[in-house]
Amino acid sequence: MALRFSKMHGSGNDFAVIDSRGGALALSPATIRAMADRHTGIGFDQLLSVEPARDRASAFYYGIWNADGSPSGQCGNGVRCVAAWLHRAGALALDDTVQIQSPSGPVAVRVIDAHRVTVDMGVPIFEPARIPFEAPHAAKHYVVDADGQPLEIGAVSMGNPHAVMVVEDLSAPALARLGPALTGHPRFPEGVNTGFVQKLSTRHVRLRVHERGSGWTLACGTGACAAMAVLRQRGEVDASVQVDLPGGSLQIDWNGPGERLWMTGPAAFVFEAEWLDPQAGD
Ligand SMILES: N[C@@H](CCC[C@H](N)C(=O)O)C(=O)O
Repeated sequence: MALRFSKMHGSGNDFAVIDSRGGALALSPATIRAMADRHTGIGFDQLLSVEPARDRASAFYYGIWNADGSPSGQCGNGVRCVAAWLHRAGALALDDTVQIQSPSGPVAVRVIDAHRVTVDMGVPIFEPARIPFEAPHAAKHYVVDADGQPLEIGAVSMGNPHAVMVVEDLSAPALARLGPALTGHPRFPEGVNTGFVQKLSTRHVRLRVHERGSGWTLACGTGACAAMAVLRQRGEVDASVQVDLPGGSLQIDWNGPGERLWMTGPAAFVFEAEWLDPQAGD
């Protein structure tokens, strides 16, 4: 049996999107790892499925798996690609706002044009237990020991866990070690996506993300939202911020704690093909 997929990306964060509107997608972690391999497979940061809605308020459900086969609750660049995919499939009209459901809950998407999507990403969650992050109470700054030194981070969930660290220089060689060290830090019992953010002004930041389950990526949508949430909660940025990632830029809008956060950015099709070995890795 062959498995048809669309190869897509959002600012260089790349995906295989599978039409599972007939029923839930069930692939083993070993198969997903085989598909994600950049030499012998399709190559992607995440696998996304488009499935029937699981609640009455949503039009569709989407599943998310990292390149190592682990599931995730949310994917910001991925949800823009899912919306663009639905538009190309004729299931979502331009400018319509539609609720679709992720594993961590609903988001609302609006396809602005064939290449650009706005998403209501919901309310950022700072309570440590809900991230999950081991800390006695919510704070704007936490100190964690990693790579043999105390590091100051912010922590937030955008439907998936994020640690955000402000740095002076995004090209500092130490970040190559700090990314993996924080992503696997024991105070994040489910692992964490780690963002390093450099402030250029109160409306413009640069970001690199080491993703849980996928490693360094060219962009991370929820990472950009998390960087905004942490910096704005501290009063360090305005309500509208441009986030530059290695693969492109995202626009993030957020008024502050308790409010919903909006992300706008690109979604691109690359090609469509068939995965010919659905049992690979089993
Ligand atoms: N690329 C994503 C995030 C994907 C999931 C993440 N690696 C996790 O395990 O939570 C994005 O654009 O948000």
